[in-house]
Amino acid sequence: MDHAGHRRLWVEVVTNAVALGAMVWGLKLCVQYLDPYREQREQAKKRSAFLKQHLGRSLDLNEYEQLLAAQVMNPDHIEVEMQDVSGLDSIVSDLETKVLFPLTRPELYRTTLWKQAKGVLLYGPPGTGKTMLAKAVAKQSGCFFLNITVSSIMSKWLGDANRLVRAVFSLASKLQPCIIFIDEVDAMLGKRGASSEHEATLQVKTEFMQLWDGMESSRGQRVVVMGATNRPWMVDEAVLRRFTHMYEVGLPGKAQRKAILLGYLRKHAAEVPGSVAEELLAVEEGGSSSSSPSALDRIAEATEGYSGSDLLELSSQAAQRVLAEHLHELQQSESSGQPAPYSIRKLGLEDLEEAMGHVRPSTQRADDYSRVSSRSAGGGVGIPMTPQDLSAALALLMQLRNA
Ligand SMILES: Nc1ncnc2c1ncn2[C@@H]1O[C@H](COP(=O)(O)OP(=O)(O)OP(=O)(O)O)[C@@H](O)[C@H]1O
Repeated sequence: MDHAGHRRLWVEVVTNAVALGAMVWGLKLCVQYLDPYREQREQAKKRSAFLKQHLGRSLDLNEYEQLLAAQVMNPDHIEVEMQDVSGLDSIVSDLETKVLFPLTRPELYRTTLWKQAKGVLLYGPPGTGKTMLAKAVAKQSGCFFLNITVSSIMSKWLGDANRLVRAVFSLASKLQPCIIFIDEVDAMLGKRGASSEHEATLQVKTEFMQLWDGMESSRGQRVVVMGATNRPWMVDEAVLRRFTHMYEVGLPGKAQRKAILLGYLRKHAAEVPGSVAEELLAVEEGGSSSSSPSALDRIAEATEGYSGSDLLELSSQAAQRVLAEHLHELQQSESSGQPAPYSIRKLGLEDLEEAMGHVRPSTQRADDYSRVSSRSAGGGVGIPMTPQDLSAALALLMQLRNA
């Protein structure tokens, strides 16, 4: 072969190698692109390695269980405790006997009459502490917390939803003691028979109920299904029947609001000693009630309609106000060369009162929103809004908020 022939041969070899490399790389990209769960799978792998380490034994998880493992909370990592839940004492004590003790002392609950609750529904308006309560039960009983939402189950890939539902129960059984927590039960297990109901939704519901029944009939299973919803009337009747214990977690009354505020102020005072005025913390210690309302009574009285979540926001804004003032003073003293203020002032009644001007109850905000959106969208529920309608609605909403 002459010199030119050699060259041609080399060029051909190199070109083919490059083309082959590009093809392999392209194929790899395609495979990655076609796998809809790649990211979840990677996360789940890490989580299952963590679970293995935490439990001190190897958990043999199938691929669907691995996908769900990403939604499992280890009780050691749950930060909320039963004592953090304020103003819901009667529900807390009932949950202790019906759910918590059966999970921690299962040997006592294996008879016909002494049996554990297998289904608990918490229902009520948003932000009232339903999720918090379920997490606190998991924490206190040392249970894993498997958090299920409709989006984690309803896969767009046909057939996967049922496999994921089966994985919910098999994973919980492997992890037990375990709480299966379904957020927004109405979205996943809503009323049957609606004409818009998708076949897959119906199958998921049927499968879920069958597995739940199977779990109930096998004694000694330390698994409980807990659900939360803001729309209990939208939950399927057959599902509702399986929730043997239901608790309404409504908007807090005055005494509960006071307990929630006090809980957060005490927590802040414990985290930053001396940060809260005594008049806010010194309320009827030991149960003695004074004739005149305390400072906190006044705030509790004025916060009708506020949820626990709103009250947390109110306390937080009041505390931030003190911090912002302190930072401002520090900045000023730095620029003027004066010595910086030594201590931060205490959070007082006026901070809470001031914060009330900014934090309105979320129920009221929701009312404002529906009023505003119906005004700009022409009134009817379900009428699609244009981007112009939406920005007009938001402008109106801001006006109302600032009013
Ligand atoms: N009773 C309460 N005691 C103390 N904090 C509360 C209470 N209720 C609500 N909170 C605070 O509000 C936050 C939000 O509450 P949570 O998410 O539990 O409400 P939810 O009822 O599950 O709401 P949603 O229906 O919107 O999911 C909690 O993390 C907690 O900080």
